[in-house]
Amino acid sequence: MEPVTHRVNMFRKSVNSEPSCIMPVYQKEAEASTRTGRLTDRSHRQSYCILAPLVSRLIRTQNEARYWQCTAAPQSTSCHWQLQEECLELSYGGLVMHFDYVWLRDHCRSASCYNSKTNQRNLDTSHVELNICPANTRVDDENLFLTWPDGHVTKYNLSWLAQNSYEGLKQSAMQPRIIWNSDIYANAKVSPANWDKFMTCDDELKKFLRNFLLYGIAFVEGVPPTVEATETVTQRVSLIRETMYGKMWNFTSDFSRGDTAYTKLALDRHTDTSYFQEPCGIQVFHCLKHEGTGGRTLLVDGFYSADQVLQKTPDNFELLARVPIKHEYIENVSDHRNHMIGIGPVLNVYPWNNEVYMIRYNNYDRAVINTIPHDDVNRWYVAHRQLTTELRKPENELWVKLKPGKVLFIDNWRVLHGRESFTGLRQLCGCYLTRDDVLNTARSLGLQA
Ligand SMILES: C[N+](C)(C)CCCC[C@H](N)C(=O)O
Ligand SMILES: O=C(O)CCC(=O)C(=O)O
Ligand SMILES: [Fe+2]
Repeated sequence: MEPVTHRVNMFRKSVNSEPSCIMPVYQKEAEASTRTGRLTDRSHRQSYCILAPLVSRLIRTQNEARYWQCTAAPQSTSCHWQLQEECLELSYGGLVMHFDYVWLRDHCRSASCYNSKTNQRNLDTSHVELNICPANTRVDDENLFLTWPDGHVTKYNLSWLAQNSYEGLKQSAMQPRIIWNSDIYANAKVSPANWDKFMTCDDELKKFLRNFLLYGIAFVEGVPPTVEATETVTQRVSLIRETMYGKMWNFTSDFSRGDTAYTKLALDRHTDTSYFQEPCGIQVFHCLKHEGTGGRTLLVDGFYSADQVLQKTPDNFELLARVPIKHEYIENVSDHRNHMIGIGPVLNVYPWNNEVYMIRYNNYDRAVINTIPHDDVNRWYVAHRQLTTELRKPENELWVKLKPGKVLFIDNWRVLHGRESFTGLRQLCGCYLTRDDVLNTARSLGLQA
């Protein structure tokens, strides 16, 4: 039960710790074993119930998102904890979790440490002794009680601890998702939301957002083909993110702006506003008119391709996730003078589980590379080439023809878009949305986002 690394770590803190924390290892081990808690048969069952939310979350995550195949099913239903020199160790369902004592003191939810009306911390963390150890511990069926050296008592619900552990987070997805190629998306037969229902019924909005979160794209159909109705439909979801392109935009191939988007040329797959420090979270497209040929929209799940790179060549994935590059937008036409620079890696990942949360991919807007030391440059191009190869595989492409009435929401941190060249008059309107507010709406409807 006691991992060797922890025995080793026991000495680390001793250097600066208070006398009460320093003890020879034999005494330590004796102490540790007396402080080990095991639930009785009766409470075994209870602890399973207490901790059930964590377990079901892990299982659901595993079933819902192909990305998280590695999630382990719980092997045991017993709950077991141990107070070690450095931390509290809690085992449950095959998961061993560790809670540092400073962390435990910092996360005290007593009335004096935490304002549960505002969900804000009252405790001034800078006053917590960094070598703090509990002076006393007690456990009942559901809770752990720690008494700190100054006499303050903290009560932790064991299930709360289990749900807030690093190890639990590491095993679950921050954002459960289904990564797709064109077959997977087609077979999922995701139905579009309908304008009337979408505007009035929260369940319809929730269904729409669930699909959007899972696939990174979602459609609303039956929307009146006007800029105003497009604005109305987006405001049902979130706030609009105003940029130098305006709030709502409605553009044709008139080259009114210094960018290829304002031509009839084909555009290869890309994410927009890669040249912002925070690229726009969501892009909305509504084609109000097209009298001509071509002009289909291309959609590619960037997370699927990134996952292919991770599976096939982890070193390439690591380079794309670690090395920052620049994107730049320099516009110099009549009234429009803009210079934007965004710096960041192609793949933005959470370091604890390598989950990709944002892809920045725009070969048109990629700036001069001077952020990579010369001996990494070639390897970076190799990695970038592999990602490009994955993104360009025909089986990963979803082609749709946007028509008046059909509004497309694209997760611009995940799904790349492009377009076929076209002829004739084509009018596309839309906007960007602030990501935080989209996720806020989703959470307010009970979705994990
Ligand atoms: C959507 N709207 C036409 C307003 C802007 C287009 C921006 C195009 C730019 N190259 C980018 O990829 O960010
Ligand atoms: O014209 C289109 O379909 C999309 C152009 C584009 O990439 C954009 O506006 O961001
Ligand atoms: Fe674009």
